[in-house]
Amino acid sequence: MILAVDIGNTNIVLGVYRKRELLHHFRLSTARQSTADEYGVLIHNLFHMSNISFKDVEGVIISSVVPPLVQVIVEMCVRYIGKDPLLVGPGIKTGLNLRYENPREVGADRIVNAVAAVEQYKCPLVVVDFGTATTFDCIDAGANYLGGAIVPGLGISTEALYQRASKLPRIELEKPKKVIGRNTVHAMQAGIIFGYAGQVEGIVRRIKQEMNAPVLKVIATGGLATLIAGETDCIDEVNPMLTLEGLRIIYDRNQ
Ligand SMILES: Nc1ncnc2c1ncn2[C@@H]1O[C@H](COP(=O)(O)OP(=O)(O)O)[C@@H](O)[C@H]1O
Ligand SMILES: CC(C)(COP(=O)(O)O)[C@@H](O)C(=O)NCCC(=O)O
Ligand SMILES: [K+]
Repeated sequence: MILAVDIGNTNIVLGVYRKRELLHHFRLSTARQSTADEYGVLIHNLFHMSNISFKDVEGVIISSVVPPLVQVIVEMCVRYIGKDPLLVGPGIKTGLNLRYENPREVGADRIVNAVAAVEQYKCPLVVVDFGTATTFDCIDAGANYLGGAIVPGLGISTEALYQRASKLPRIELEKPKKVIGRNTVHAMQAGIIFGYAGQVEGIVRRIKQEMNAPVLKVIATGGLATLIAGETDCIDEVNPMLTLEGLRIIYDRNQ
């Protein structure tokens, strides 16, 4: 078995693979003050509840966009699983040609998503990851990673209204029935959800123009992908496991 770990700004997602098959996946909060021992206990318990054991883990691969947690998770792997993990970063074979000005600057999760998308779908394509931030990653017909766009995530946008406007409450990210809200909560939900769908459409339209690719497959992933995909025609498919798949593929490429 191999263990794939994606450290995002909100969640750490773990996937346990046997060959190409995802056997189990778990989602933990990203707690920047947690220790290797604390994550060790949590992950050990999750394994135990799923009737799997650290002894069966042949290798671990990690992608992270939260630098302070990398060492913590690496330490957890070495101490409890007894494996030195592979880190997605410089020196790792991804099979992607990165056209970013400075390839070291691209978030590891974005690279991993692109690797999985190129493997599973036909290029050219765009991956939209609705995480803490929402990222757009563009891959051309020759499978080159071109870059993309980064916008505030749905959670961040919602939180900003609550934090900065005294009379606006914290709301649930739920789709309201109508765009014309007749109370504060519905008005906020309408603005956030329908506005976000419009934003995604606008960015995808511009990407198509700039890439000169009228036919472009758009794949969505991340915690909030389903919510927005339901409100726009510009997303062709939601693939919640895209990042874990990418990690599994990169692990195999580096054996
Ligand atoms: N399965 C899910 N269903 C609904 N919301 C989710 C789910 N998974 C994550 N979320 C929410 O989506 C947001 C982004 O999470 P995630 O995609 O894990 O972000 P990141 O990769 O930045 O850690 C968070 O607010 C999280 O609580
Ligand atoms: C854009 C991100 C914050 C998204 O992270 P996430 O929402 O998945 O936690 C992350 O990919 C990142 O820190 N990227 C580095 C900057 C870049 O990709 O150009
Ligand atoms: K992510």
